[in-house]
Amino acid sequence: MIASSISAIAFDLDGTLVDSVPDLAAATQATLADMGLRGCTEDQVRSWVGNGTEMLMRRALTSSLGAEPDASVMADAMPVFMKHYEACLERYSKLYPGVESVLRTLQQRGFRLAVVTNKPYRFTIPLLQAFGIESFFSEILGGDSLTKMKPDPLPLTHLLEKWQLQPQQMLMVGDSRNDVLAAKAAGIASIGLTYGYNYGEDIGLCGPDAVCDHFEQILAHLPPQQSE
Ligand SMILES: O=C(O)COP(=O)(O)O
Ligand SMILES: [Mg+2]
Repeated sequence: MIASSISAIAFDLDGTLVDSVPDLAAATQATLADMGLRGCTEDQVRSWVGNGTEMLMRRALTSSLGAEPDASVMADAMPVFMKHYEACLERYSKLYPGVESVLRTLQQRGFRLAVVTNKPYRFTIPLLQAFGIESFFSEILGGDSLTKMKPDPLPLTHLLEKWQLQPQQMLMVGDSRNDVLAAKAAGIASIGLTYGYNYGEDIGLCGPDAVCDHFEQILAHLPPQQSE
């Protein structure tokens, strides 16, 4: 068990709850095509996800152009990407196995649950709603909800303050080094999931407190009942 004192859990979204790369890739490919630029593969997009939508587009444009895009290219690309992604948000994306039942179990056990994602907030709510899991979360923070996103600890310290919790009472569950680094900087424990997107790297290397291959396995690291 990670800590018997855990009473709240912050979940990452992309690569943790939802396999969203198929739609992120479709929207990225459609954006590059609209701009008359060289396309990209889904595998490339998987390795570019993790630091929000703008960074995804910046990485895609850099790959396509062979150089960093300038500000005007970025300004042209972003609204095109937003339009495409909005249109296909959950078309090919899937909830990972066990997500709904584990969230239900954790809610029944009295844990307070949050989503802390780097995805823009305007996409986060409809995506959670599309998969019927929005109501499990009492707080939902997007990458643009606060002034800084993961790996900055701000979204997690914001939750600690809002919920009046000590760091040892919260856990972060995510697939990326950004989740683990944000958790470490906030002084909270973290579980790294191996099935998501971590720039093609082993999540264990950035030192989460535990590593799980399946979402269901997180239950084994938690107390049977939250202790508050
Ligand atoms: O949008 C991203 O780049 C990553 O989103 P996540 O923080 O939910 O993994
Ligand atoms: Mg993620």
